[in-house]
Amino acid sequence: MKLAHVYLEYQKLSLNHTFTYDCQDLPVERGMRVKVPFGNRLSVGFVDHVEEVERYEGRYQLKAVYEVLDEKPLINEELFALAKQMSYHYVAPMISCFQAMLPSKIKPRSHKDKVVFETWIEYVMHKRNPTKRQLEVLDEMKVLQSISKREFLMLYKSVGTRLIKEGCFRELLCEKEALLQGERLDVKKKLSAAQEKAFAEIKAAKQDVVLLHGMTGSGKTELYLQLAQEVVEAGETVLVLVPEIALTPQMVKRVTMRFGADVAIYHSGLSPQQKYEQYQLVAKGRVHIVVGTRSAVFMPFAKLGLIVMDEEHDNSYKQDQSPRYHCRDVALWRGRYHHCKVLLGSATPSLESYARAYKQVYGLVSLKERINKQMPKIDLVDMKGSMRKGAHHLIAPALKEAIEQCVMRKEQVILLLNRRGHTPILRCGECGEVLHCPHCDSAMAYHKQKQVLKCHICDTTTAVPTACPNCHATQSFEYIGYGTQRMEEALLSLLPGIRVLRMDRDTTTQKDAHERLLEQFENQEYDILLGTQMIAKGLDFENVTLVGILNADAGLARSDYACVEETFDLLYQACGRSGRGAKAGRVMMQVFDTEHYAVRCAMLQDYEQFFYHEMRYRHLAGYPPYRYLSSVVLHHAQSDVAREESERLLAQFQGRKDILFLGVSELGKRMDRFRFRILMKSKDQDRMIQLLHEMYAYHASAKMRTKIELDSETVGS
Ligand SMILES: Nc1ncnc2c1ncn2[C@@H]1O[C@H](COP(=O)(O)OP(=O)(O)OP(=O)(O)O)[C@@H](O)[C@H]1O
Ligand SMILES: [Zn+2]
Repeated sequence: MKLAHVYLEYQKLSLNHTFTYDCQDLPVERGMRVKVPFGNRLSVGFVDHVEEVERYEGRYQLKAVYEVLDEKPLINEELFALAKQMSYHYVAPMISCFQAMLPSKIKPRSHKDKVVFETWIEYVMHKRNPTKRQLEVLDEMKVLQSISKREFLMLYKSVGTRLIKEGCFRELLCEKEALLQGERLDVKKKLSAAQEKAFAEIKAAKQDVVLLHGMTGSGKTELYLQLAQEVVEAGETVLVLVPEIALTPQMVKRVTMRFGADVAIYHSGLSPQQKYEQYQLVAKGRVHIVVGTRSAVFMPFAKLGLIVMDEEHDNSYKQDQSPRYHCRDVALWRGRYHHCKVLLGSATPSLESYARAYKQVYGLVSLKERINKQMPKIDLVDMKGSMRKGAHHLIAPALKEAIEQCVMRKEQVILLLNRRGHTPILRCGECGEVLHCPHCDSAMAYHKQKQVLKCHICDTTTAVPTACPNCHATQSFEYIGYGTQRMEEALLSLLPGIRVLRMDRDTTTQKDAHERLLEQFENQEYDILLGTQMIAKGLDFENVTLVGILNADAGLARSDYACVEETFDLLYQACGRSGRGAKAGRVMMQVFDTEHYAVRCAMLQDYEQFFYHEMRYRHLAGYPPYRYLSSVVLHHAQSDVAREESERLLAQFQGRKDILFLGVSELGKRMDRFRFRILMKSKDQDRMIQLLHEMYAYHASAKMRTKIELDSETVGS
């Protein structure tokens, strides 16, 4: 008889094993989805393997597969092996790894999402006595054989309709496919001498992983494109990863201008159907280049010839739910599997990657100069001083004047304020009460346009109360701090007539919003682009000659170890947006702590100095990349339960050899759950991961009431 061993759709580590079903006479293969009875309902499962046996000898009564959902396997052997590795390394169930790999339409999970079908036209025969145009169409279709009706009618219009009527073509129902569009409008640029050298070094590097450490505006993207071209010409595929959706429009534009319709695009801004269609382009081998964000790293490539990871230092590459994978690690894994080069690019490499390059584990190639050979002039504006003098405490006079002059010259400004919303805090002037989210330990931010308070953790939205909930005073709220919305208002009143474009999570919720906004700015419909971190990196506008960074050192106030590196990266990258074209650029950073080394190194645009300084600190404090850091978070609706169980878990494992436990710390309430965390450090990653598996098993066997979240590579705490 034939048995299918199936992972079920539930994301629980305790169900991280296969269940066996009878699949006699069904066309089931490894890597397909099936519907199977489980308990008293039907669940979706993912077939791990199929086995022929004489008879079934399991403990339970054997049930039969109810339905096979796919005609072909969705996951190949490479991705199976990757899922297994991820499941172990990130302490996550296999099923959640498969789910992370597949677009939502075909995730092994019960949902109503259906793949959309569309009509296709297939060539049947020529007709007698065709007109000249009809003959052309028939000849073309005879070569092409089949094409979607949409595209067919777009190409052949009424002649096509007529020929369908006359029986020359037949209509069939097929899965809807993405139309491949895009003309090659751009040709290779002539590489500068520095780019030429870097190009040769990357190709000659003996290591398969190469870190391209290139100044902002040094022409890294042109190198990616030219390296990609060689790979594509050899018939292999290239994956280009970008950290976040705000950066995809520019990269997609540059790649499609060069490679035309040979490109698939994959990011979270696409609808599920579009994602599925782009995924199928890769699965069917119709394109040679994929540009995408984090999850594009799981595309079903037949033969990868190159992986490029742009802005490799960016935190958006880390997924913050189970499986908590880092896109870079998956990219490196896939690079090894395909024996292809992985090129990590950044102006501010992560300490971890730079340290590996330093030790020659990775190749290191540098581009030390901008293409336009000029750096912007960078100044610090000491806000302590300007506050004492009673100046406007949002925008220092020097920055205001620089903006005015820049706009007068018809040049453009980027202003970075890494905080969205209108006012971060509303506080009662009578009793000092701060308005908090009812579900989280976080202040509610005021969003003026919609006249609501919003929690930036759980997105809970409420009306602004008329009276203080604590002392019942009316009209007593003080608005404290500035978000991008309030800054926009302030700019408009401070600089009348100025055209401000705001870009943050609130203005980019609509589909294609990033693309539209960036295009408007590029067409110079606005003078100032004001936004959060999403505008600080990667963007290339040649008319921007002034960058202002407001509250530049705010990020340093966080308590976790990674905030210094993050702040340095943000400031350094933001400086890099100014003066990228022919005109000279300027940067003004408004800071309170002018002496902090993250601020100073960013001002001097000195990555190496920052690297040595920060690495010394990490070494002394025993943080990554010198030690691995893992965490276990337990949460429960009752604070006592979460605390007590965390302490119990800690007591059970504390004292393990080679592992340093940093105790239990309270993380506060999030979405009505009280969270407590155990942090652990070790030099030995295998031992640490083994321990996490044991902690998980103990949590389950001790029947703890809390939910458990494990992160084998914790960043930033
Ligand atoms: N060889 C070249 N000849 C002429 N112009 C070039 C060449 N290479 C790159 N450029 C131009 O120089 C500008 C900066 O290049 P690019 O955007 O690739 O820099 P980058 O290194 O990716 O910067 P960042 O790290 O800031 O994203 C772009 O406008 C690009 O078109
Ligand atoms: Zn909340």
